[in-house]
Amino acid sequence: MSSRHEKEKAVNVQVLLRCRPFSEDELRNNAPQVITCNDFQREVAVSQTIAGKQIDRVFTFDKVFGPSARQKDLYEQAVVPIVNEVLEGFNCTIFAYGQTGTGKTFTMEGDCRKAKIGRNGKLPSEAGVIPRAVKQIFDTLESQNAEYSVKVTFLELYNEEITDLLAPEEITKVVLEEKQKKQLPLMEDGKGGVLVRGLEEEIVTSASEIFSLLEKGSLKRRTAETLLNKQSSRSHSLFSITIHIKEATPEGEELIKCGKLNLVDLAGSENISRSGAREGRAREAGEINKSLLTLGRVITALVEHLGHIPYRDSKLTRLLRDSLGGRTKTCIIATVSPSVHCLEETLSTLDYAHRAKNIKNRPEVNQKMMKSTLIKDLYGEMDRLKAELNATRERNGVYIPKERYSQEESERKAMAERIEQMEVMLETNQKQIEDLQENMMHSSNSLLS
Ligand SMILES: Nc1ncnc2c1ncn2[C@@H]1O[C@H](COP(=O)(O)OP(=O)(O)OP(=O)(O)O)[C@@H](O)[C@H]1O
Repeated sequence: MSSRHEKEKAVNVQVLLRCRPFSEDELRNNAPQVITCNDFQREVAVSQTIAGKQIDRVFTFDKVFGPSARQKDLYEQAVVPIVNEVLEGFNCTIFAYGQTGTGKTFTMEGDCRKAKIGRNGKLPSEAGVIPRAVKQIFDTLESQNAEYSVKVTFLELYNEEITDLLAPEEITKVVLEEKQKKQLPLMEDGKGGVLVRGLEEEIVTSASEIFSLLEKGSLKRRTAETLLNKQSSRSHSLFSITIHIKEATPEGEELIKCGKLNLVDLAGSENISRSGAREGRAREAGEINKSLLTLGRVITALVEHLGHIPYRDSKLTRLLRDSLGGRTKTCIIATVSPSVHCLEETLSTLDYAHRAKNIKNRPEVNQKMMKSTLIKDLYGEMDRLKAELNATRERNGVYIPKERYSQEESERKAMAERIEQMEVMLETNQKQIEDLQENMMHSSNSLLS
C-alpha cells in the first residue's frame, strides 16, 4: 500500500529541448540544416545521410522550442510553473545541458548587462531564465504583501574546485591563485545534504540587488577565466535562490515556508565524449570533467535502477544529489545547434536528454517551520560558525584559551614593568659609577699635585 502510494508520488524529470538559430558563421558557410523542430508535437527530427541513404530519427520531449522561440516563450511555458512551486515551498532545479555554443548561457542568463529592469519595470527581450525568475519571485512576494527574506549564492565549479563568485575580495591574479589553493570544501550538513563551507550567502531585498550581484559574479568569472587561462566551456555555474516566507495559522501561530531554486549552467557536453575517448591523457592534462562524467553515470544508474548511485564521485553530483532521484523537482533544458557540423554532438545530447526523461524524483514540499524552530536553527548555525572561526584561528595563528591569554597578558605586562624599573635602576647605578669614577680622578689628581 505504502509502496503504491510512493509510486504515485514519483514524478519524472522534465526535459525540454531548445534548438538555437543558425549563427552568422554557419549562415556564411551555408551549413546544411539537419534538425527540424515541431514545437506543437513536441518532436525533434534529425536527418542524416549514411551511405547515400537518408535516415531520420525522431525524439519526443516534454517541450520543444525551435529556433524562432523567444526567451519569453520558453520562460512562460516552462519556467513560470516551476517558480510558482518554489514559492509554494518546493525545491526546484533547472539544468542547462548541451554542446558549447548551443545557447546554455543565453538560455539561463541571456545578456546579463542588458537584463536590468528598465524604467517601465520590464525586462529586455533577451533576458534569460535567471533574471526572469528573480523578477517573478519579487513581483509575487511584493504583490502578496508577504513578510519574506531572500538569499542567494553563486558558485563556479572548475576542475572539481569550487570558487565563490560572490566573495567580496578584489580580483587579482595573486588573490585568485591563493584562492585556488584554498578551495571551499564541501561538508555534510547532518540532514542528508551538503553545504559549501565558507560560501557567501547574500541577503537581498530587491530584484535589482540580485542583478548587480549577478553582474559582479559573472565579471569575476570572466576575470578569473582570463587571468588563470580557464576555459569557460569547462566550468559549471550554480546560482541558488532561497526564499523564506512568513505565514500565520488561523490560531495566530507564525510559520515559515521555505523554497529553493537552483539554476545550473553546465560545462559543454562535448567535454564528456572527448575526455571519455582519451581518458588517460585528458586526466593528466586536467582536462577531464569529472563532474560531467559522474552526472552521466548517476543518470545511467538511476534509469537502469542500479543499486549503487555514484553521487559521491564528484562535487556537482554531491551538490545536486537531491535534484537527481531525490525530493527536488528537476527540469533539464537540452540545447542544440541546427547545423550539420554539430551533428555528432547533437545526437549525443538528444540521446542523453532522452534518457534523463526516465529519472524519477519524489518531490516533497518543505515542512513549514515554526518561527521558534527557525530561531533555534539559526542559533545552531551561529554555534557552527563560531566553531569554524575558532578552527580558522587555530590554523592561521596560535590559538590559546581566553583565560590563558589573560593570564599570560598580565604576566607580560608585569614583566615589562619590571624591565622598565630595572632599566631606571641600571641608569641610576651607571650614573653613580660615573660620579664615583670622576671623584676618584679628582682625588688622585690632587694627591699627585
Ligand atoms: N536561442 C538563441 N537565439 C539567439 N541567439 C542565440 C540563441 N542561443 C544562443 N545564441 C547565441 O549563440 C552564441 C553561443 O551561445 P552561448 O554562449 O549561450 O552558448 P553556451 O552553450 O553557453 O556555450 P559555452 O558552453 O561555451 O558557455 C551566443 O552568441 C548567443 O547569443
